[in-house]
Amino acid sequence: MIQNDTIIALATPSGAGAIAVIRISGSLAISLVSEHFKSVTNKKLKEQKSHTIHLGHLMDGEMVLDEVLVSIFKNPHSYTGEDVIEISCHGSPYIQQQIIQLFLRKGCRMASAGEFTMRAFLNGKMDLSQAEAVADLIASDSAAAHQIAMQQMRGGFSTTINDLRQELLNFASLIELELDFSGEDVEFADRRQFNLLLQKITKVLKDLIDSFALGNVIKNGIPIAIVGEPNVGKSTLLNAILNEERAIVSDIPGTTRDTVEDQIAIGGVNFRFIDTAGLRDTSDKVEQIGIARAFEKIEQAQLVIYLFEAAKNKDAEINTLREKYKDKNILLIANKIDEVDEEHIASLQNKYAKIQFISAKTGLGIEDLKQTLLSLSNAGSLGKNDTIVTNNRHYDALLKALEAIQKVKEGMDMELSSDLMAIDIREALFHLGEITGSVSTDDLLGNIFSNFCIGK
Ligand SMILES: Nc1nc2c(c(=O)[nH]1)N(C=O)[C@@H](CNc1ccc(C(=O)N[C@@H](CCC(=O)O)C(=O)O)cc1)CN2
Ligand SMILES: Nc1nc2c(ncn2[C@@H]2O[C@H](COP(=O)(O)OP(=O)(O)OP(=O)(O)O)[C@@H](O)[C@H]2O)c(=O)[nH]1
Ligand SMILES: [Mg+2]
Repeated sequence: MIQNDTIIALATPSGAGAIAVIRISGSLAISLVSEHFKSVTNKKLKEQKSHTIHLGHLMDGEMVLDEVLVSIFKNPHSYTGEDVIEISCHGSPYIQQQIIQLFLRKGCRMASAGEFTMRAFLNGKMDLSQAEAVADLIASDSAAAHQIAMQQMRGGFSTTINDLRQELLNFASLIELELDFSGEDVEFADRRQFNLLLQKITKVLKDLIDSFALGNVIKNGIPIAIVGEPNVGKSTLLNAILNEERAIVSDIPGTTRDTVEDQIAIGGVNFRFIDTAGLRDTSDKVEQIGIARAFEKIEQAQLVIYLFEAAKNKDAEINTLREKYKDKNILLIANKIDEVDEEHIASLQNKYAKIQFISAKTGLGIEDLKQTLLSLSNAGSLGKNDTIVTNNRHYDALLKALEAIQKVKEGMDMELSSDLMAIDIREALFHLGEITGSVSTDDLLGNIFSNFCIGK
């Protein structure tokens, strides 16, 4: 599919910089820039080979706009698959604007958000999930998020989905062939083999769907709620982890009213720590609201830190909390160990298998705690080639594909006629195709690419 207009945009961030890159893509790109480029070698840009770079002056009539480097990419060998020119100019906003305006006057159009990448997709340079990974890659702010996006951009996810889709397609054709012979008792598709394929697809889809929970927390930061009674040192702990005076600390019980959240990367994984109001019975209205929020945060958290003072016996409270949140991963942490002796610590250790000991105030045990959190999150153990789903749209399509596959399976078990099974198979094929973009609509594409930045 060839877009007939030529688009231009600043590829580097707006504002002043050492160098700015302006990108032009489309059929006019090379001839337009060639007309305004005076190379130091005097050779016409049009006559240069693809993937070469040239020094010269960019001219608007007799006026020199800037001394620039121009890179040339000839279709189909470019990022977008079209003719592409990149101009590296001096990074003043004035020069950037002068150059862009020159080419807008000469027939280019401003690119919309994500339009270069959309063209790359439309020209078959990448599939939809790879294009989406480009946006994720730009947004990634931790090693883990970066790794997932990179893996998706290289096509790991697409390959898995396409392979499944191809195998399913082969069977769909055989089943549909049976339709042509309806009335005659023929079976082209080997039911036993088909059953195995369905099992395999179900497993792959389920694994991908399960990976979404992990993918999501990696993208948004693993939420960890810090809860406990007033004055046990929750806010001190938050500050110690962040290494910053983020929350107010005081010896007055009930200091923290609202929740306080912040993110930090540990071992390349983003965590979001949530300090909460101390849990107690209170008649103070505002404090009650804060405590209700603390309980909400427990619900949302992937991991809950229950903090208490090492010197105090909290067996009853710990039991109550564990009873109330049976499905939650609750990590017990005894604080203020600077106030107790070794013997006391040993007795707590005996009582609670996985307890951690810290002094939030002195920083003792904080590094160990971070390592424990990293290993509990199991995001640190992310394999290089693991495919992790992070995108809501993919998750939704995977769920629908799985649902359709399960219907096919039920149909098989009930020895349903081929025509009914064919409908469910088509449905599964459709949803798998949605992920890679082998089936897509203009609305969908518009929606996806409009979330990109301009110039990408
Ligand atoms: N200056 C610049 N840097 C950039 C990009 C860019 O567009 N321009 N990229 C944009 O995201 C990324 C690199 N991605 C790219 C992917 C493909 C091609 C390309 O020209 N592909 C051709 C030819 C490959 C060859 O033979 O060397 C092709 O696929 O046919 C260029 C950049 C990151 N850095
Ligand atoms: N000795 C000692 N004191 C600590 C330690 N950690 C915190 N404190 C003190 O305990 C008091 C309460 O600390 P905060 O961090 O405000 O406690 P909190 O749990 O956030 O309290 P609320 O916000 O009221 O629920 C402060 O005076 C801290 O200095 C510690 O490890 N050892
Ligand atoms: Mg507090």
